[in-house]
Amino acid sequence: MVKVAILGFGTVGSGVAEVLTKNNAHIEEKVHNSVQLKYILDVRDFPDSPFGDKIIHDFALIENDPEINVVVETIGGARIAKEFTERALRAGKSVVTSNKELVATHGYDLMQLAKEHDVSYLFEASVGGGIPIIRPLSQCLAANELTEICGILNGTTNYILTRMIKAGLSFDAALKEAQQNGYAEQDPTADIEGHDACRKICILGSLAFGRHIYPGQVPTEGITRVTLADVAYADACGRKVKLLGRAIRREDGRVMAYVAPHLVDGSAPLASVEAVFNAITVKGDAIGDVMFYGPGAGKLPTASAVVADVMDAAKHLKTRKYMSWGPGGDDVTTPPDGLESAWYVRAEAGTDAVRAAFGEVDFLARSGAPAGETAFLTAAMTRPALDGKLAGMKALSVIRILD
Ligand SMILES: NC(=O)C1=CN([C@@H]2O[C@H](COP(=O)(O)OP(=O)(O)OC[C@H]3O[C@@H](n4cnc5c(N)ncnc54)[C@H](OP(=O)(O)O)[C@@H]3O)[C@@H](O)[C@H]2O)C=CC1
Ligand SMILES: N[C@@H](CC=O)C(=O)O
Repeated sequence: MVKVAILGFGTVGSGVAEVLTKNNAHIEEKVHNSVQLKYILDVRDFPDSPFGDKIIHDFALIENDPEINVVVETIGGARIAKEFTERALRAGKSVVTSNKELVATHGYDLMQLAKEHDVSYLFEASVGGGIPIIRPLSQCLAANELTEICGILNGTTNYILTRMIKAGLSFDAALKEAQQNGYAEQDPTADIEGHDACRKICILGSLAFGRHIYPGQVPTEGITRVTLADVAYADACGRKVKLLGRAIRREDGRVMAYVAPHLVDGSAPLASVEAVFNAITVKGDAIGDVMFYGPGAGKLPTASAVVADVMDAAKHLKTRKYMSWGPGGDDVTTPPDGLESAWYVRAEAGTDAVRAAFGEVDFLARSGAPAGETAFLTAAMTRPALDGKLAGMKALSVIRILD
């Protein structure tokens, strides 16, 4: 018999309780064991919930209960969630989480702790919501030398951009919808400023390239500066604005990882990824390009990935199932300054000034553009070279074009 405790009965935690219960017969058949939800830890009571009788408020009950084999951490953040995760692992319980902040900031240490205590620390739901990506990267693609990961990693921002593009909604109205749907983080700044995508590319890059990449090593820009004007200019040149996380392994072994909005060609697969969906492309020397696609946030899609980890942990109670990568360090990453690409620029400048700085460029047009606004696409160059040419011009938007 496998007994499970959930920490945090919010969007994801309540989805986990629902899937574990609704699909219990099927889950037990696959695990070849009985899998039962025993406790749910939360700060509040939920008297109207069908799981109300399982709610407890004292983590020590879980920690000291020898019947509990698997703890699901869906509280979020890197404070109390870290403490509870460490205590659960030290108490010999496997831990399953959807908490990318915790994995991205302390994943290496927590995996080491799990190893010391011969238990599993699993986090399939920490990237891409319901999309299988952690296991494919660590197992199915393990034979490859991986060179690049690039993807739409945040459901909230992709939802916002889609609603701005397709329905002409304002940024704030689109964000409100995403929050109502349960996609956004408790503090949605993490979504819209790119920190959530940053945490996810850290996890993917660490798995793919073998050393811990910390969020502080990844230059990150969100979508708060993307305007409807940019969306219209992107449309005028057959492109879509997408927030991408990228991690590229250079020949010297260093990883160039960053998060930023990009203009993506309308015919590219990433351009058609809409609403809360995420997509992640991985380049390997044997497989070439492979893409993973699916719902990137939300109660049940995320619970699907969490419960699959619970089942995996339940099947490996005696033969620890572990994920691993090596320690981080200053030698792991390098800034993306050397990465050349074409750029989209919107500036308060005349076309003559633009030509003088850049030579021939592709100028773009949109209806309702104010006098003095010029938008154009440059030739391929690095960001420092671009900044040099933009000196003396008032740039309103600068967005990298994905080649
Ligand atoms: N929502 C999504 O689509 C996805 C979320 N995630 C990740 O999953 C995790 C959970 O997210 P989500 O479910 O959306 O978050 P929620 O805020 O909906 O749920 C968190 C729950 O934990 C409770 N909680 C807070 N502090 C404590 C505590 N000290 N002890 C016990 N319970 C506590 C909260 O209570 P209260 O509300 O009273 O604060 C809340 O019920 C996060 O790490 C998030 O990044 C991952 C993939 C998708
Ligand atoms: N806030 C996140 C939730 C899933 O990871 C997102 O919008 O992608």
